[in-house]
Amino acid sequence: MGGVSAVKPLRIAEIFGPTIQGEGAVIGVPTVFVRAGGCDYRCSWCDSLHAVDSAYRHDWTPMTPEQVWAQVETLSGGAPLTVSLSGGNPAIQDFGPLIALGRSKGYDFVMETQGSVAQDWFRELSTLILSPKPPSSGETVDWARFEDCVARAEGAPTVMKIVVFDDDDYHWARAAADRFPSLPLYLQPGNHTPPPPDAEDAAIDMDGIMSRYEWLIDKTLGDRWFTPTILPQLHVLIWGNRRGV
Ligand SMILES: C[S@@+](CC[C@H](N)C(=O)[O-])C[C@H]1O[C@@H](n2cnc3c(N)ncnc32)[C@H](O)[C@@H]1O
Ligand SMILES: Nc1nc2[nH]cc(C(=O)O)c2c(=O)[nH]1
Ligand code: SF4
Ligand SMILES: [Mg+2]
Repeated sequence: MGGVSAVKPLRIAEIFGPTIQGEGAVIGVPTVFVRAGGCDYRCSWCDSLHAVDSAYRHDWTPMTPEQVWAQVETLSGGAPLTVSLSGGNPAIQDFGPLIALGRSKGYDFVMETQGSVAQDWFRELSTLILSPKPPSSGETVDWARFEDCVARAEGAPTVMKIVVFDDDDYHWARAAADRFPSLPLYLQPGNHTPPPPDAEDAAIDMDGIMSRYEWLIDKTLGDRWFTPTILPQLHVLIWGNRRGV
């Protein structure tokens, strides 16, 4: 056969926006989301199972970086902004070419990943958001791999965002913070999402989210732990569990 082998396409669950970043270090920032399909984890409370569970893989579109880029440019009207890569775990695919394409047009990129797979292109991000998973997720963090992610980001600003559902998660977050004192830390109260296909239309448990947020604030401040920034998922407060916002 011979010839030039085709670049493996990206598996994309959805591209949407512009919206605002609803979480963590870049909260409130206008952004377009590119959500990758596929994940090496399966957190018990994942709010994006449509991009994780292989039952949904038929809804994931194989796209070249150029095709993804064309949609981002259309959605943003060609005005440079921050592109948010999420998933699933975007780090199990090669987003390097897409990032290079976007950066050449003046856009910048942040990425959400759990820190289980490291890539050289992390250093091209304007912020790398690492979200190691606490006990309530049912997953176990491989800290050597996580450290590799931090190392591969090189000069790129890197932060840690930990979802907290309960006391166990809170104590786990404190230990994680002690391991990585130089990473700015964001604590995010967990949101109990029903699994798809109900996830979208289900009314959110606003009282539950708010009381967990208040509990997390009280607990953190009560311990005189003043280094984390404590934020809810702003997009959930505005739009509930709707997809594409
Ligand atoms: C859906 S994940 C995708 C990116 C990557 N797999 C990760 O977990 O970081 C995006 C962010 O949502 C957070 N998240 C997922 N489910 C959540 C839930 N039920 N409540 C609060 N945050 C959640 C994750 O911890 C992560 O920070
Ligand atoms: N507006 C908005 N902000 C977000 N921040 C992280 C999200 C994610 O699912 O990764 C997300 C999302 O889905 N929507
Ligand atoms: S790592 Fe992220 S996308 Fe994967 S299952 Fe957990 S929360 Fe969902
Ligand atoms: Mg989300």
